[in-house]
Amino acid sequence: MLGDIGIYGFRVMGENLARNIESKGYTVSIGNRSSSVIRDFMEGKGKEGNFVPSYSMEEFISSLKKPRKIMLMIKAGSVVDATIDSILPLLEEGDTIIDGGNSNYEDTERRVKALEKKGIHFVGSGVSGGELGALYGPSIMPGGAKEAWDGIKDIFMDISAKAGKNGDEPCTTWIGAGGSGHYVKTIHNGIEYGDMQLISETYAVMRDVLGLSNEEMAEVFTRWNKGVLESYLVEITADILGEKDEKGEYLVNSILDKAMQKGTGKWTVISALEEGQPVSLITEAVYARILSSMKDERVEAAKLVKRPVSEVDKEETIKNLEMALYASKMVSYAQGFSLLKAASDRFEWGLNLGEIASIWRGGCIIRSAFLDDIRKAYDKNPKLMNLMVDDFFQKELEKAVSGLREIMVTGVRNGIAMPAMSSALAYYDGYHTENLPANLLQAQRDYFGAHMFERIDTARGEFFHHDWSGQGGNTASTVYKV
Ligand SMILES: NC(=O)C1=CN([C@@H]2O[C@H](COP(=O)(O)OP(=O)(O)OC[C@H]3O[C@@H](n4cnc5c(N)ncnc54)[C@H](OP(=O)(O)O)[C@@H]3O)[C@@H](O)[C@H]2O)C=CC1
Ligand SMILES: O=C(CO)[C@H](O)[C@H](O)COP(=O)(O)O
Repeated sequence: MLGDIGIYGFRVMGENLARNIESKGYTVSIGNRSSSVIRDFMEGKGKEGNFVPSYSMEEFISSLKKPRKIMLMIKAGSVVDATIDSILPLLEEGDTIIDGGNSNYEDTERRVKALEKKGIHFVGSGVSGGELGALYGPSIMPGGAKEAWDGIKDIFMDISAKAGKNGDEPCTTWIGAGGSGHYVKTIHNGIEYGDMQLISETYAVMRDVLGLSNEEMAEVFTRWNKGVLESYLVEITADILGEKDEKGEYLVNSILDKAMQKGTGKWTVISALEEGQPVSLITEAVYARILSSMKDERVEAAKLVKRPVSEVDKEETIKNLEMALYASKMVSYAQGFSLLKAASDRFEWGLNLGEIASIWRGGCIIRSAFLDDIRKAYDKNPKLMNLMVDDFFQKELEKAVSGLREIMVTGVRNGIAMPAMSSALAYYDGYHTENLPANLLQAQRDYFGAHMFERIDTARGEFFHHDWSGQGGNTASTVYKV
C-alpha cells in the first residue's frame, strides 16, 4: 500500500490532518522525527485506517506514490529548512513539498525559489482551525508553486471546512505565488490576535466594572453569539467562562494573566510598518500580550495607584459593549484587509480579497457570520479603498460606533486599559477626518530640520521650506519616502 500523500510531523496538527485526509478515502503515509509518536498512533487510533507508518525518512519517502506529495506539519523556522534538506536527496523532479506550519512568508518566498531550481514544487500553506479544525475541516490557504495545485487540489477541497448557505463551499482556494499563502495565514492570525484582545477587553469591563459573575458573562456571550457577533471566538469564550476545574472552581479565574505568542502577530505588525498601513489594532493587541507578560512589574506597580471607580448602568453598559465589540471588529478587519491589499499590490500576488474572506467563513479560528458580509463587499467592489467605506459597513459602523464611544468613557473613568478598542476609535475618527493636525507637525519638522512641506493651495508634490526662526538658511533637506 502506497500513500496518496505523506504527513511528516505528527503532533496536534499533523495527526489530526492525517486522520481527516484518511477519513476522506485517501491512503496517508505518516512520519515524525520521534518515531515513538508513530508507533503509539499505530497501536491506537491508527490501527483501523489506511495509514502507512514509517520510522525513518527513507522509509517515509519510499512509502509514497509518485509524483510524491509531502506535507510538513512541524515547528516553523530553521526546523523546516533542516527537514527539507534531509528530504531533498530522496526526491525526484516533479515532487511536491507542502509546508502546512505557521512559517514566515519571507522564508516561504525563499524556499519556493530555491526548490524551483531543483525541480521540486514548494507550497507554503496556511492551515487554520487548531486541533478540531484539522480533524473535521480546517481553512487552508495554499500558495507558491502553482504547478502543484492540480495534484493537491482534490485532497484540500475534500478535507477543508465547508461554508455557505448549503454548506458546500470549500474553505480553500489557490491564494497566489511565492509566500502569499503564508502571508494570508499571518494576517489571519494577526486578526485573530485583534479579535481575542477585543473580547478580553470586553471581559475586563464586565468583570471589573460591572462585577458580573462568570455565569452571567457566559450568558451574555452566548446571547451575543446569536447576533452580529456570531463567531467561533465568541462561542468558545462563553464555554471557557463557564468551565469549572476538578475543585469546582471556574478554571479561567485560576489562569495566570500572562499571554504568550509564537510570532505571527508580530510579523503582521512588521509587515504593516513595511507597507505603510496603520494596522493599529493588531499592533495594540501584540503590545497588550507583551504588557501582560510583565506580570511581576505590574504586580509591583499596581500597589502604587488606586483604580478610579465610576457608577455605570449595567444593562446599558452591556448593550454598549456589544456595539463596541462589533464596531472595533469592523475597524480591525478594515485594517487587516487594507494590509492584504497593500502587500498584494507590492508583491504582485493578485490576492482575491473576496475569496479570502470566503475561505475564512468556516474552519478557521476567526470564522464568523460577519466574514460573509466582507466577502460580499469585495465581490461587489474588488478595488474597495477601505472596508469602512463600503455601504453596508459604513452604515453598520455608524450605528455601532456610539456604543464604542460610551465604552471608552466607561473604560477611562474606571481605569480599564482598552488599547485595542481605543485604537479602533482613533483609527475610525482619524480616517474620517478631512483636516488632521499634521499641518502643524509638518511645520515643526520644517522649523527644526528644513524638511519641507506641501501647501493646500499648490499642486501636490511641490515642496516648500520657510525660514521660521529668521536665522535659518535657504537650504532644504531632501524628501524621503519611508
Ligand atoms: N497547534 C495549533 O493550533 C496550530 C499550529 N499550526 C502550526 O502547525 C505546525 C505544527 O503545529 P503543532 O502540531 O502544534 O506542533 P508543534 O508546533 O509543537 O511542532 C511539533 C512538531 O515539530 C517537530 N519538530 C520539532 N523540532 C524538530 C526538528 N528539529 N526536526 C524535525 N522535526 C521537529 C516535532 O517532532 P517531535 O515529535 O520529534 O518533537 C513535531 O512533529 C506548526 O508550524 C504550528 O505553528 C498551525 C495552525 C494551528
Ligand atoms: O495558527 C494558529 C491558529 O490560527 C495557532 O494556534 C497559533 O499558534 C496561534 O498563535 P499564537 O500561538 O501566537 O497565539
